[in-house]
Amino acid sequence: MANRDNIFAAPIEKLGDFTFDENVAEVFPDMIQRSVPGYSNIISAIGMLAERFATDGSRVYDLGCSLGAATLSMRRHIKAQNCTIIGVDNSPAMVERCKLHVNAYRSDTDVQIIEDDIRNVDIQNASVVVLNFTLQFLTPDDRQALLEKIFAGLKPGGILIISEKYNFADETANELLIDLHHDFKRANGYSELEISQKRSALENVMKPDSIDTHKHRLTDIGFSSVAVWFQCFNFGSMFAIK
Ligand SMILES: Nc1ncnc2c1ncn2[C@@H]1O[C@H](C[S@+](CC[C@H]([NH3+])C(=O)[O-])CC(=O)[O-])[C@@H](O)[C@H]1O
Ligand SMILES: O=C(O)C(=O)Cc1ccccc1
Repeated sequence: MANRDNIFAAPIEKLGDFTFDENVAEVFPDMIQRSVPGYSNIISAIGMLAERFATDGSRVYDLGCSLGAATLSMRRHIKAQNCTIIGVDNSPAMVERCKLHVNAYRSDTDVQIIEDDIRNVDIQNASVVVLNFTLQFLTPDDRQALLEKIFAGLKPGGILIISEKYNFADETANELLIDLHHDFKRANGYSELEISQKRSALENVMKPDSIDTHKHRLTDIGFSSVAVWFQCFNFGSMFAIK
Protein backbone atom coordinates (compact mmCIF):
# COMPACT_ATOMS: atom_id res chain seq x y z
CA MET A 1 0.00 0.00 0.00
CA ALA A 2 1.11 3.57 -0.68
CA ASN A 3 2.62 5.54 2.20
CA ARG A 4 0.06 7.66 4.02
CA ASP A 5 0.25 11.45 3.79
CA ASN A 6 0.87 12.79 7.32
CA ILE A 7 2.84 15.86 6.18
CA PHE A 8 0.60 18.47 7.82
CA ALA A 9 -0.67 16.25 10.69
CA ALA A 10 1.43 17.80 13.49
CA PRO A 11 1.52 21.57 14.21
CA ILE A 12 4.30 23.23 12.16
CA GLU A 13 5.76 26.32 13.86
CA LYS A 14 7.31 28.02 10.82
CA LEU A 15 5.06 26.85 8.01
CA GLY A 16 6.87 27.42 4.70
CA ASP A 17 5.57 27.32 1.14
CA PHE A 18 4.49 23.93 -0.21
CA THR A 19 7.22 22.23 -2.29
CA PHE A 20 7.42 18.95 -4.18
CA ASP A 21 10.29 17.60 -2.09
CA GLU A 22 11.33 14.09 -1.04
CA ASN A 23 8.68 13.92 1.72
CA VAL A 24 5.86 14.85 -0.68
CA ALA A 25 7.08 12.49 -3.43
CA GLU A 26 7.12 9.65 -0.87
CA VAL A 27 3.39 10.00 -0.08
CA PHE A 28 2.19 11.59 -3.33
CA PRO A 29 -0.20 8.87 -4.61
CA ASP A 30 -2.05 8.90 -1.26
CA MET A 31 -1.97 12.71 -1.04
CA ILE A 32 -3.39 13.35 -4.49
CA GLN A 33 -6.00 10.59 -4.26
CA ARG A 34 -7.33 11.90 -0.90
CA SER A 35 -7.06 15.60 -1.91
CA VAL A 36 -8.29 15.91 -5.49
CA PRO A 37 -11.92 14.94 -6.15
CA GLY A 38 -12.17 12.83 -9.30
CA TYR A 39 -8.42 12.29 -9.67
CA SER A 40 -8.68 8.58 -10.66
CA ASN A 41 -11.46 9.29 -13.15
CA ILE A 42 -9.40 12.06 -14.71
CA ILE A 43 -6.36 9.78 -15.04
CA SER A 44 -8.50 7.12 -16.79
CA ALA A 45 -10.09 9.65 -19.12
CA ILE A 46 -6.66 11.09 -20.06
CA GLY A 47 -5.79 7.58 -21.27
CA MET A 48 -9.01 7.42 -23.29
CA LEU A 49 -8.41 10.85 -24.86
CA ALA A 50 -4.80 9.94 -25.69
CA GLU A 51 -6.02 6.76 -27.40
CA ARG A 52 -8.25 8.89 -29.66
CA PHE A 53 -5.84 11.74 -30.36
CA ALA A 54 -2.34 10.20 -30.46
CA THR A 55 -1.22 9.81 -34.07
CA ASP A 56 1.49 7.63 -35.60
CA GLY A 57 4.99 9.04 -35.17
CA SER A 58 3.90 11.95 -32.95
CA ARG A 59 4.94 13.07 -29.48
CA VAL A 60 2.75 13.05 -26.38
CA TYR A 61 3.76 15.36 -23.52
CA ASP A 62 2.92 15.02 -19.81
CA LEU A 63 4.04 18.35 -18.30
CA GLY A 64 4.46 18.21 -14.50
CA CYS A 65 4.26 14.42 -14.63
CA SER A 66 5.01 13.82 -10.88
CA LEU A 67 5.11 10.02 -10.50
CA GLY A 68 3.81 9.44 -14.02
CA ALA A 69 0.16 8.53 -13.40
CA ALA A 70 -1.07 10.22 -16.61
CA THR A 71 1.94 8.96 -18.58
CA LEU A 72 1.24 5.36 -17.53
CA SER A 73 -2.48 5.69 -18.29
CA MET A 74 -1.68 7.03 -21.77
CA ARG A 75 0.95 4.35 -22.38
CA ARG A 76 -1.63 1.66 -21.57
CA HIS A 77 -4.18 3.13 -24.02
CA ILE A 78 -2.22 4.46 -27.01
CA LYS A 79 -2.57 2.28 -30.14
CA ALA A 80 -0.78 4.62 -32.57
CA GLN A 81 2.61 3.42 -33.80
CA ASN A 82 6.00 5.02 -33.05
CA CYS A 83 4.68 7.48 -30.47
CA THR A 84 6.98 8.86 -27.80
CA ILE A 85 5.57 10.01 -24.45
CA ILE A 86 7.73 12.72 -22.87
CA GLY A 87 7.13 13.29 -19.14
CA VAL A 88 8.70 16.41 -17.61
CA ASP A 89 8.97 17.49 -13.98
CA ASN A 90 11.44 19.78 -12.18
CA SER A 91 11.27 17.93 -8.84
CA PRO A 92 14.28 15.54 -8.62
CA ALA A 93 12.43 13.41 -6.02
CA MET A 94 9.42 13.00 -8.34
CA VAL A 95 11.53 12.27 -11.42
CA GLU A 96 13.62 9.64 -9.65
CA ARG A 97 10.50 7.74 -8.53
CA CYS A 98 8.70 8.31 -11.83
CA LYS A 99 11.51 6.59 -13.72
CA LEU A 100 11.19 3.55 -11.43
CA HIS A 101 7.45 3.32 -12.15
CA VAL A 102 7.92 3.70 -15.90
CA ASN A 103 10.76 1.18 -16.07
CA ALA A 104 8.81 -1.45 -14.12
CA TYR A 105 7.06 -2.46 -17.39
CA ARG A 106 7.92 -2.64 -21.07
CA SER A 107 5.68 -1.25 -23.77
CA ASP A 108 5.56 -0.57 -27.52
CA THR A 109 5.19 3.14 -26.77
CA ASP A 110 8.51 4.72 -25.82
CA VAL A 111 8.57 6.85 -22.64
CA GLN A 112 11.21 9.46 -21.78
CA ILE A 113 11.18 11.13 -18.35
CA ILE A 114 13.07 14.42 -18.20
CA GLU A 115 14.03 16.47 -15.13
CA ASP A 116 13.52 20.07 -16.27
CA ASP A 117 11.36 23.14 -15.87
CA ILE A 118 8.40 22.88 -18.25
CA ARG A 119 9.04 26.53 -19.17
CA ASN A 120 12.33 25.42 -20.84
CA VAL A 121 11.04 22.39 -22.69
CA ASP A 122 10.84 22.34 -26.46
CA ILE A 123 7.43 21.16 -27.74
CA GLN A 124 7.25 19.78 -31.27
CA ASN A 125 5.20 17.40 -33.36
CA ALA A 126 2.72 16.95 -30.49
CA SER A 127 -0.62 15.17 -30.88
CA VAL A 128 -1.46 15.25 -27.13
CA VAL A 129 -0.27 17.57 -24.35
CA VAL A 130 -1.32 17.02 -20.73
CA LEU A 131 -1.14 19.60 -17.93
CA ASN A 132 -2.74 17.58 -15.12
CA PHE A 133 -2.82 19.99 -12.14
CA THR A 134 0.44 21.70 -13.14
CA LEU A 135 -0.43 25.04 -14.79
CA GLN A 136 -1.77 26.35 -11.46
CA PHE A 137 1.78 26.35 -10.03
CA LEU A 138 3.10 28.84 -12.62
CA THR A 139 2.71 32.65 -12.45
CA PRO A 140 0.00 34.15 -14.71
CA ASP A 141 2.61 35.44 -17.22
CA ASP A 142 4.26 32.04 -17.34
CA ARG A 143 0.86 30.34 -17.84
CA GLN A 144 0.21 32.46 -20.94
CA ALA A 145 3.70 31.85 -22.41
CA LEU A 146 3.53 28.10 -21.78
CA LEU A 147 0.11 27.77 -23.43
CA GLU A 148 1.35 29.75 -26.46
CA LYS A 149 4.34 27.42 -26.75
CA ILE A 150 2.06 24.36 -26.49
CA PHE A 151 -0.24 25.75 -29.21
CA ALA A 152 2.75 26.29 -31.51
CA GLY A 153 4.07 22.75 -30.88
CA LEU A 154 0.74 20.96 -31.37
CA LYS A 155 -0.15 19.47 -34.73
CA PRO A 156 -3.46 20.62 -36.24
CA GLY A 157 -6.17 18.45 -34.64
CA GLY A 158 -3.97 17.86 -31.58
CA ILE A 159 -5.41 18.12 -28.07
CA LEU A 160 -4.37 19.88 -24.87
CA ILE A 161 -5.85 18.52 -21.62
CA ILE A 162 -5.67 20.89 -18.63
CA SER A 163 -6.87 19.86 -15.17
CA GLU A 164 -6.89 22.53 -12.48
CA LYS A 165 -8.29 23.76 -9.19
CA TYR A 166 -10.61 26.68 -10.08
CA ASN A 167 -11.79 29.79 -8.33
CA PHE A 168 -15.22 31.27 -8.93
CA ALA A 169 -16.13 34.96 -9.33
CA ASP A 170 -19.32 34.56 -7.29
CA GLU A 171 -18.16 34.74 -3.66
CA THR A 172 -20.98 32.51 -2.30
CA ALA A 173 -20.38 29.82 -4.92
CA ASN A 174 -16.61 30.03 -4.37
CA GLU A 175 -16.90 29.58 -0.60
CA LEU A 176 -19.40 26.73 -0.94
CA LEU A 177 -17.20 24.84 -3.42
CA ILE A 178 -14.11 25.32 -1.20
CA ASP A 179 -16.14 24.08 1.79
CA LEU A 180 -17.31 21.03 -0.15
CA HIS A 181 -13.69 20.28 -1.06
CA HIS A 182 -12.76 20.50 2.62
CA ASP A 183 -15.66 18.10 3.42
CA PHE A 184 -14.19 15.74 0.81
CA LYS A 185 -10.78 15.92 2.54
CA ARG A 186 -12.36 15.36 5.99
CA ALA A 187 -14.24 12.33 4.63
CA ASN A 188 -10.86 11.03 3.41
CA GLY A 189 -9.36 11.22 6.89
CA TYR A 190 -7.66 14.65 6.95
CA SER A 191 -7.99 16.61 10.22
CA GLU A 192 -8.90 20.30 10.55
CA LEU A 193 -5.23 21.04 11.29
CA GLU A 194 -4.03 19.17 8.19
CA ILE A 195 -6.57 20.98 6.02
CA SER A 196 -5.72 24.44 7.36
CA GLN A 197 -1.92 24.02 7.38
CA LYS A 198 -1.94 22.68 3.80
CA ARG A 199 -4.21 25.55 2.73
CA SER A 200 -1.73 28.08 4.18
CA ALA A 201 1.27 26.30 2.64
CA LEU A 202 -0.39 26.43 -0.80
CA GLU A 203 -1.54 30.07 -0.56
CA ASN A 204 1.58 31.63 -2.16
CA VAL A 205 2.39 28.88 -4.63
CA MET A 206 -0.95 27.96 -6.16
CA LYS A 207 -3.26 30.72 -7.39
CA PRO A 208 -6.20 29.18 -9.26
CA ASP A 209 -7.83 30.88 -12.26
CA SER A 210 -11.55 30.86 -13.01
CA ILE A 211 -12.98 28.62 -15.74
CA ASP A 212 -13.73 31.82 -17.74
CA THR A 213 -10.09 32.94 -17.51
CA HIS A 214 -8.94 29.55 -18.79
CA LYS A 215 -11.48 29.51 -21.64
CA HIS A 216 -10.71 33.06 -22.79
CA ARG A 217 -6.95 32.56 -22.63
CA LEU A 218 -7.13 29.34 -24.67
CA THR A 219 -9.51 30.82 -27.24
CA ASP A 220 -7.42 34.01 -27.59
CA ILE A 221 -4.30 31.88 -28.23
CA GLY A 222 -6.14 30.19 -31.10
CA PHE A 223 -7.49 26.92 -29.68
CA SER A 224 -10.94 25.82 -30.86
CA SER A 225 -13.38 23.43 -29.20
CA VAL A 226 -12.53 24.47 -25.64
CA ALA A 227 -14.74 22.60 -23.15
CA VAL A 228 -14.90 21.51 -19.52
CA TRP A 229 -15.34 17.72 -19.69
CA PHE A 230 -15.18 17.06 -15.90
CA GLN A 231 -15.91 19.03 -12.76
CA CYS A 232 -16.28 18.09 -9.11
CA PHE A 233 -16.50 20.98 -6.63
CA ASN A 234 -13.65 23.44 -7.37
CA PHE A 235 -11.60 20.91 -9.39
CA GLY A 236 -12.01 20.06 -13.03
CA SER A 237 -10.53 19.33 -16.40
CA MET A 238 -10.81 20.94 -19.83
CA PHE A 239 -9.68 20.05 -23.30
CA ALA A 240 -8.75 22.42 -26.10
CA ILE A 241 -8.18 21.32 -29.68
CA LYS A 242 -5.90 23.04 -32.21
N1 LIG B 1 7.83 24.84 -13.58
C1 LIG B 1 7.70 23.51 -13.43
N2 LIG B 1 8.38 22.67 -14.26
C2 LIG B 1 8.24 21.33 -14.14
N3 LIG B 1 7.43 20.74 -13.22
C3 LIG B 1 6.76 21.55 -12.39
C4 LIG B 1 6.85 22.96 -12.44
N4 LIG B 1 6.05 23.49 -11.47
C5 LIG B 1 5.48 22.44 -10.84
N5 LIG B 1 5.91 21.28 -11.38
C6 LIG B 1 5.53 19.91 -11.00
O1 LIG B 1 4.16 19.77 -11.23
C7 LIG B 1 3.66 18.72 -10.42
C8 LIG B 1 2.29 19.12 -9.91
S1 LIG B 1 1.32 17.74 -9.34
C9 LIG B 1 0.93 16.99 -10.89
C10 LIG B 1 0.23 15.67 -10.81
C11 LIG B 1 0.50 14.78 -12.00
N6 LIG B 1 0.40 15.49 -13.27
C12 LIG B 1 -0.42 13.59 -11.98
O2 LIG B 1 -1.23 13.45 -12.92
O3 LIG B 1 -0.32 12.79 -11.04
C13 LIG B 1 -0.20 18.46 -8.92
C14 LIG B 1 -0.46 18.67 -7.50
O4 LIG B 1 0.31 18.15 -6.68
O5 LIG B 1 -1.48 19.36 -7.18
C15 LIG B 1 4.69 18.47 -9.33
O6 LIG B 1 5.28 17.20 -9.46
C16 LIG B 1 5.72 19.58 -9.52
O7 LIG B 1 7.05 19.19 -9.23
O1 LIG C 1 -4.83 19.43 -1.15
C1 LIG C 1 -5.31 20.44 -1.63
O2 LIG C 1 -5.94 21.26 -0.94
C2 LIG C 1 -5.22 20.72 -3.07
O3 LIG C 1 -5.58 21.78 -3.47
C3 LIG C 1 -4.70 19.71 -4.04
C4 LIG C 1 -3.25 19.41 -3.99
C5 LIG C 1 -2.88 18.08 -4.06
C6 LIG C 1 -1.53 17.74 -4.02
C7 LIG C 1 -0.57 18.73 -3.92
C8 LIG C 1 -0.94 20.08 -3.88
C9 LIG C 1 -2.29 20.41 -3.94
